[in-house]
Amino acid sequence: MRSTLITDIAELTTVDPEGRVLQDAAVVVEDERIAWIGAAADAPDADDRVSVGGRAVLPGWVDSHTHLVFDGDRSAEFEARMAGESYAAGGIGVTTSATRAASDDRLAELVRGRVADAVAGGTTYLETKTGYGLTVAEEARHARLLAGLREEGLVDEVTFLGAHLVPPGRDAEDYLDDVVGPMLEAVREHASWVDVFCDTGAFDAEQTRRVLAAGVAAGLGVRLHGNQIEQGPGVGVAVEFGAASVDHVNHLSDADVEALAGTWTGWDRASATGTPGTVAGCLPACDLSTRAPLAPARRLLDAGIEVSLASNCNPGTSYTTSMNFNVGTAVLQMHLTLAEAVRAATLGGALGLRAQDRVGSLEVGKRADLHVLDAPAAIHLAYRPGMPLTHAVWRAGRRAV
Ligand SMILES: N=CN[C@@H](CCC(=O)O)C(=O)O
Ligand SMILES: [Zn+2]
Repeated sequence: MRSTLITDIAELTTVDPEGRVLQDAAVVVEDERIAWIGAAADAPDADDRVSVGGRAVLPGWVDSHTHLVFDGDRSAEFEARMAGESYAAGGIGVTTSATRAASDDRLAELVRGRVADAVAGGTTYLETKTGYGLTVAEEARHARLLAGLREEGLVDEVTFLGAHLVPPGRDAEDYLDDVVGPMLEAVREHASWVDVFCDTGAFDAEQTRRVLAAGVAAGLGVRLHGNQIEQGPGVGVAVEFGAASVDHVNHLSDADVEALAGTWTGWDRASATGTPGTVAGCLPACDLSTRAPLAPARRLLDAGIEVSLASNCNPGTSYTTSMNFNVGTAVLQMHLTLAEAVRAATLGGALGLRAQDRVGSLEVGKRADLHVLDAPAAIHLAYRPGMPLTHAVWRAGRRAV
């Protein structure tokens, strides 16, 4: 077992149950895990020693919502939106055509490039989805590709989103017969989550229930896209199914907030122990890119709901993997404190992926996923928005940046 002492940390944000932020700290990494955390002056000996030169260190970002398997360009759609058009689910069909036409090698290269960008920005644990294939053969091809990248340790969690859109020209019920039948059968060995875009222009509550029930029967965990375009049934169905996460949550009724809060009654937020409920996944870059009202992250936290921040990288509504941007925006525009935003982008995402025992905070025994900022304090993420603040990254104990 080889150990590395990472020292000269000016500020160490642990996101541990006490929310400790240590000054003049050090961390010892042994193989892929954290073996020790404390004051630099008390640090034990280790095989190797790395000084981060008085910089701030955080847990690596947990990006719990991305769509990285895509080809094609939708910048004209974005430009039209900036000129006043509204976002509509139908744009997914444009990406689907381009993605179907891409070879396996090209798609793999595109996803690898996007993952590399994410890691270069401090992301160390990443979920990504199918959903731009929308035929049995294509969804299976995308799920296989992602499972291969997961084997290589490039992505961490794979989600099946066959119910992203009814492909143009197909009848909805007929398409869903495919989704819950041969498509699910083809992807289930590659994915660990089932997801549905439950919203205006995509799938309604009954259709969503049908897909989720089939996914659960196939052994998959539940997550959902909901309440992005309008108030609707997404959050209610997510709660009904005990979803790990419902993402977007821009348009919420009081009953939606109450229902989400009701899922967290068995959870002790202060000690981060108990039975987690349904995380409210907030996607600030997506909200800005669609000119949607920002998800009410402040209100959700105040109601006792665990919130995540994720990039939602996709070509339609959020073409960025920058978690630094999302965290800065959450502080600047969603009125989260720095500590709340960092927790949402680390432990919040981990809870939304039910990976909180392994990642999402810097604690002894957890995966050694560390993000070193080129700054003495983490508040620089909001104080210097848009600046290249990621200095170094360790992913599972290995230097990645
Ligand atoms: N909302 C549904 N799916 C994606 C966008 C898909 C697209 O427009 O290509 C999202 O999370 O925003
Ligand atoms: Zn999405």
